[in-house]
Amino acid sequence: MTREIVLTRPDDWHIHLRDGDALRRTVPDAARQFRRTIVMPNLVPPVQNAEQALAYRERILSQAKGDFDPLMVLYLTDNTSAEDIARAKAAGVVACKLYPAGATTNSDSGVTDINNVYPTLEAMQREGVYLLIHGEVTDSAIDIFDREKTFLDRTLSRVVKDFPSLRIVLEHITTADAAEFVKAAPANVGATITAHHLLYNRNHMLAGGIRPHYYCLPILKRQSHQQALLQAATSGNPKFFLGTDSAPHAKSKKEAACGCAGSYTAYSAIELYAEAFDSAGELDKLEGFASHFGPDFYGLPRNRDTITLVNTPWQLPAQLTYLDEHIVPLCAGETLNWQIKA
Ligand SMILES: NC(=O)N[C@@H](CC(=O)O)C(=O)O
Ligand SMILES: [Zn+2]
Ligand SMILES: [Zn+2]
Repeated sequence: MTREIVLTRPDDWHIHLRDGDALRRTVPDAARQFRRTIVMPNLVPPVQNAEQALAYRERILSQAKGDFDPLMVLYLTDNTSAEDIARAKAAGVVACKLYPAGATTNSDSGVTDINNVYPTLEAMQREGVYLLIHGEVTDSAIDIFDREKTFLDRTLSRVVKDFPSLRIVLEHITTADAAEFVKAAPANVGATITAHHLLYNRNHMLAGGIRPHYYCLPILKRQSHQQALLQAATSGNPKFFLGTDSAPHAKSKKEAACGCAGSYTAYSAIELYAEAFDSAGELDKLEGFASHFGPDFYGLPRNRDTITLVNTPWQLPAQLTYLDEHIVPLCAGETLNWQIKA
């Protein structure tokens, strides 16, 4: 029997669209399902001020049709000033992204010590600019599987206490610890969860061969963490909402001796989430997570139009064109049970 579900059109509260010719791939893929996207600023060089954010937004819109609405984010550095924040706010920038320097792809210009940005966080709190966080420590003495948990203990708990009215999103959470932290935190703290962290754990990446397309940061954790994330996403708790962290890297840079971190999910993101929610028997919780809780947290209206998902199996292509070569979407060549009805 064919099943269908109708959802308020979803939004993606964390995505990497990159720049230049890459936008021809990433923007239509995202716009196929999402209306708004929170666009990550980790370009080279990063998006650091209002002018750069507005110019980047125009380049994105030049590849978009319809009412696709990219929401812009500044990349925090040790030197981001209170004036940068005020000008960004006036230009419609919604958030700043904290990358601990060295934590992930294109984070070299990130923050070297959280104390360096305390005056900036003060300005953000005052202006109502959101703080989005890649929550991992970069301390080489800390095991890569523990870096998120250590960030909660060493940094985030302090920031939450010191800035009680700053709106904070802990991005792409990967552990039961992060889910618990966010649940217990005050209402100004939320989190995004990716489809791949709901569908996979580190066994998928490392058992029976190393699979580079599952390699992203924060890295996939053990199965009990995957289950805790699935529980949080399907709980109906409005602090947890959709953020794909779709991050394109050319096939040759992923399938390499030192492969890049990032998984490309934009091509079939909502279908991957449907797969995850269905596996937990919680498909009726998908709409809140994908379409309601994000705009509610950001104080924006929910979308008015809808998309329909139908359980007609389809096969993902082995690869997609990207720049001058290819990109391998997550689940390449595999069959998904849900698809957007044309
Ligand atoms: N998630 C990733 O593994 N990679 C992201 C950066 C990020 O979100 O940390 C990227 O820009 O490629
Ligand atoms: Zn990140
Ligand atoms: Zn990301």
